[in-house]
Amino acid sequence: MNKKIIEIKNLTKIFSGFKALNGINLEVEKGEIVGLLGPNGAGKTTTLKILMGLLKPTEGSIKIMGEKIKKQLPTWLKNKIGVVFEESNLYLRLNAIDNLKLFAGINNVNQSKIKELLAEYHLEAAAKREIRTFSKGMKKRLMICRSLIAEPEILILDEATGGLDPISAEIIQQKVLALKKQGKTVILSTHYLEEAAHLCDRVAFINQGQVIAVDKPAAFKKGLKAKFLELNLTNENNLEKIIDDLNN
Ligand SMILES: Nc1ncnc2c1ncn2[C@@H]1O[C@H](COP(=O)(O)OP(=O)(O)OP(=O)(O)O)[C@@H](O)[C@H]1O
Repeated sequence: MNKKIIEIKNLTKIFSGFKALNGINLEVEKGEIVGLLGPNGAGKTTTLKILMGLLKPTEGSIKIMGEKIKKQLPTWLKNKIGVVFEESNLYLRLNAIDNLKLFAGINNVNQSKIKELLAEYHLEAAAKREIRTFSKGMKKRLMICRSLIAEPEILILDEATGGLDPISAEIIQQKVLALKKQGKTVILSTHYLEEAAHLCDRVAFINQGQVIAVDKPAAFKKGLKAKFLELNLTNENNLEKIIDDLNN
């Protein structure tokens, strides 16, 4: 049986002449947590947006659960993928329950899980408060609730813990690990090697629109402790440029 749930081949994205992605290759297996790690502007969000069906690639191909994605995600696949964006796209004037109900309605999925999710994510007491009164951490937790309503197989988290205090970040990290235990596949982006090491089975190190190394996080951490980093490069053509970028 093919265990690959996401297959990204030679993904390229050009924005008005600027090559944001330059041939991303990555495979994710069912049940894995894979992290995209890299500096600002590396191409993490662009890659995830293409996976979410929000952006069309210039070149390359994506298969999710065996389905080749042509333009937008097909309807059957939409509910199999839960997404948490970098920015909040919640309705600030609505309360938490109404936000989740609205989302469930738009996506034609059952509302039965809403109460359970709010309790699980410690938002029960705030369920009837308008989102504009929520802290960043509460908004992120609600966004995760929203992404789980349809009981997706795959979670895409774009900087789920970005800008959060360590305790709020830890709550979300624990939830991500719990989702893995339920058999979900998670692909996430982060700036933090520590976070990637804590959560991920494998980390893809992205720089300037390319995956320059994919490995278990321990391999990256070991390299850092030893004051040198051993990278198994997926493409050696740009070796000098990669060394320059890392030096910078
Ligand atoms: N809509 C757009 N139009 C033009 N350029 C864009 C657009 N979206 C992204 N870019 C550019 O593509 C590059 C990759 O951006 P992307 O948001 O994917 O990076 P990132 O790795 O997620 O960065 P960060 O960690 O800061 O979120 C950046 O140089 C960015 O300015």
